[in-house]
Amino acid sequence: MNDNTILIKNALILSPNTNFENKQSILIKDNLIAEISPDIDESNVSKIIDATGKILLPGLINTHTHLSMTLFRGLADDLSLDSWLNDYIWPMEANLNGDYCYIGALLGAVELIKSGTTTFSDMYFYMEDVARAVDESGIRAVLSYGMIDFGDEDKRKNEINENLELFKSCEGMGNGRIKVFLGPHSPYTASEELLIQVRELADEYDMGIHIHVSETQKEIVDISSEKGLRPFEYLDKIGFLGPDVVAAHCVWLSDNEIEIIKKNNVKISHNPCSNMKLASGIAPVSKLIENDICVSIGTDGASSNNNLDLIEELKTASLLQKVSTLDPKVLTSDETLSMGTIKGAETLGLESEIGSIEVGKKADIILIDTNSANMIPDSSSLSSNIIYSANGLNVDTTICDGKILMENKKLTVLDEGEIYQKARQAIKELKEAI
Ligand SMILES: CSC[C@H]1O[C@@H](n2cnc3c(O)ncnc32)[C@H](O)[C@@H]1O
Ligand SMILES: [Zn+2]
Repeated sequence: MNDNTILIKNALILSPNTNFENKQSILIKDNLIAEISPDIDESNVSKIIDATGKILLPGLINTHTHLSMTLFRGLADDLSLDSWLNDYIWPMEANLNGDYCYIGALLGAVELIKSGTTTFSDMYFYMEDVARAVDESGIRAVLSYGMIDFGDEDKRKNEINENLELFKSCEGMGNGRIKVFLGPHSPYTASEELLIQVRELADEYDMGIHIHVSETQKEIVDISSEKGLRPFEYLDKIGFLGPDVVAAHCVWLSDNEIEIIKKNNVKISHNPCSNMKLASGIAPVSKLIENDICVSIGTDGASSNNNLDLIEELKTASLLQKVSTLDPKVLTSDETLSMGTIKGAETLGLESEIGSIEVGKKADIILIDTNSANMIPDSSSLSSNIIYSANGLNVDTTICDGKILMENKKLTVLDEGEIYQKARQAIKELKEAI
């Protein structure tokens, strides 16, 4: 008997760029996919999962969120980004502490695991506490401390220091499941000096950069009047852009900015539900993809979405492009699936490790149950079934880094009852503090 081996048998595999014929077995050894074949000897494995009636996919990848914001779900709805942030969210965030962010992150981790996301990229405060929640939950994460200086030099030093401390204490934690990026919040909250320093640090420490860019028309007007340039023109001029930059939102882009994004190989995290809910606009995703730009998917935080269901987000992305271009052929189910898997991995610089079902890749795997009314009849296209018919509630099993985090819809590592109770208490206290 081999310890730490899992055999998943009778699986219909849906993975970007590979067509698997018929049912396959997958052997997981420790944290890696060791073998994929129609028939694998099951006599020496420590655990067998029969995936009959289930679709097997790579774990989904959410490239832009603020996990602890689950605590603010439903507390500030039906607002523009400007009012949402200035009048509600930032005043509430002033009362946060590490314990609140930890429990908010655990609540978010429960939601991610239950809906099939195994990797997320986060930008927030008290990130050591978020890292603790990630470590305990078994999920994979790219964490960045959200830096805002509004031009204040002392604040800038403090923010940079916080992000570097996070890097030193958390990079590689949890058997390498945690990576740390730099997180300047946006071109309208981070000064030019901060952005230039971030670029220097990214080069020095080989760290990625996570930033919000071109989310609203107000941002375009404000940056244009302050800098005389549109956001991506300004970021290009100061030398900030590069293939290690993940820009969330990117709703309002001129043709010249699309050229700049392409030239610098910037990665885009598209957040359709948040953009629709805050009435920010519709990102030109199909045009970006036509230009061979890497576009992945993010939910943004649970306060502007209001959930973290990536399958729902992918469907929304596809339908929104169809209706905005009046072309039903854009963002097919296959293309959309790749945004939630291999493009997500590419966005985070993890494409050699995750994002597809391949021997040698990390065993980040989910199973979706087809024995559910919304999944019948079995479609001839598995990607159609997943993108257009399924939702997070159809996820049956979630494995990350070779460890089972949910099986038969039951969490195996986290205690969801305890987390719900602690999260409700934290929300009560935060509401009382307003
Ligand atoms: C400095 S930590 C991150 C910071 O970002 C805020 N935030 C959440 N969603 C958005 C969004 O869509 N655009 C801009 N800022 C956002 C979050 O509340 C934190 O303050
Ligand atoms: Zn955001």
